[in-house]
Amino acid sequence: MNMTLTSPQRAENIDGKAAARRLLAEVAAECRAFVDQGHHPTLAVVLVGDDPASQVYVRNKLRTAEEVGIRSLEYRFPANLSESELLATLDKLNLDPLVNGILVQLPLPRHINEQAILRAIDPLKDVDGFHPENVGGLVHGQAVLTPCTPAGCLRLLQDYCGDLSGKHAVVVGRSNIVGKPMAALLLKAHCSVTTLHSRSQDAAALAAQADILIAAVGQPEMIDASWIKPGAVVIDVGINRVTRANGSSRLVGDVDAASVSTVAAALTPVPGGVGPMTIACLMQNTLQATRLQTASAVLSHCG
Ligand SMILES: Nc1nc2c(c(=O)[nH]1)N[C@@H](CN(C=O)c1ccc(C(=O)N[C@@H](CCC(=O)O)C(=O)O)cc1)CN2
Repeated sequence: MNMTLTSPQRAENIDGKAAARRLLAEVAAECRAFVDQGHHPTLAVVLVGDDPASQVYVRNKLRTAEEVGIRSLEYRFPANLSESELLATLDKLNLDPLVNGILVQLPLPRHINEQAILRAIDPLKDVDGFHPENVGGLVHGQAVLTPCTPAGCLRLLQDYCGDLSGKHAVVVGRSNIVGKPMAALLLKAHCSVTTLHSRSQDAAALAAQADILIAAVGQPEMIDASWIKPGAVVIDVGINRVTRANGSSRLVGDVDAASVSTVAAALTPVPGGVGPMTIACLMQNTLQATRLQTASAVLSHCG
């Protein structure tokens, strides 16, 4: 019997780092134009507490802002900061005409009401797109500031697939910062969208009907080949730090990459996929906020 062993199909790697570099080059060029006109785009980053992962992400944001020419202001507070003190800081940043974008790194300490904080940021400076006004605008298909991770995922999909019209997309996960806005963005891109609760009984069977799968469930390596239609495109939003038997730790996504890459057409790596695009889209949002504010300043000056 002639057994020709062929290696299983390997999914193409969707390079988030390269895509982020392309977007950041566009942002840096537009930022230089703003500076030449006398407007230096400025991003205020607020970190409360000492969560190690949050410190990494804030460091990445500040470093990238400097790289593209965005001025960054860093506000670090101890974990015992009161909600009222944080609100007072946001009031000052909202009123500061030199500050174009404001973000509060999540999660916040448990004693602080996250929704109250997110609602306190001026929607025009809300570069995370988490304010209810921006969420509502997104659902209504308006051009508003959009959460960075879903925006980055959409850009990766459009780079790889082109027009998404008519594609069936499944989003596994329903968080306010990824799952829900991701579904809204895919609807706006004319996809048919199914949002799944990861623990529903038929989740894997439903997911395996999709052309596109977005894994944003927060469970390390949960999504395996049984969730994937052969030839589907998979975007792994997960960022989970797991510890090996020898005590060392590594980052994995929500997708079992070894399993899924034997059936998927393409897959984003973790790290090096969605994460860098999150940062790049934050920079793009900061320029969009600057654009909106300088335009409204000109209009109000003209009366
Ligand atoms: N205010 C916000 N808080 C949080 C957000 C957000 O969009 N706004 N999203 C996540 C964390 N996040 C951004 O803050 C984020 C996560 C991961 C990365 C990233 O660059 N990941 C790298 C690996 C980084 C590492 O070495 O750990 C990668 O995937 O290649 C950027 C931003 C929750 N909080």
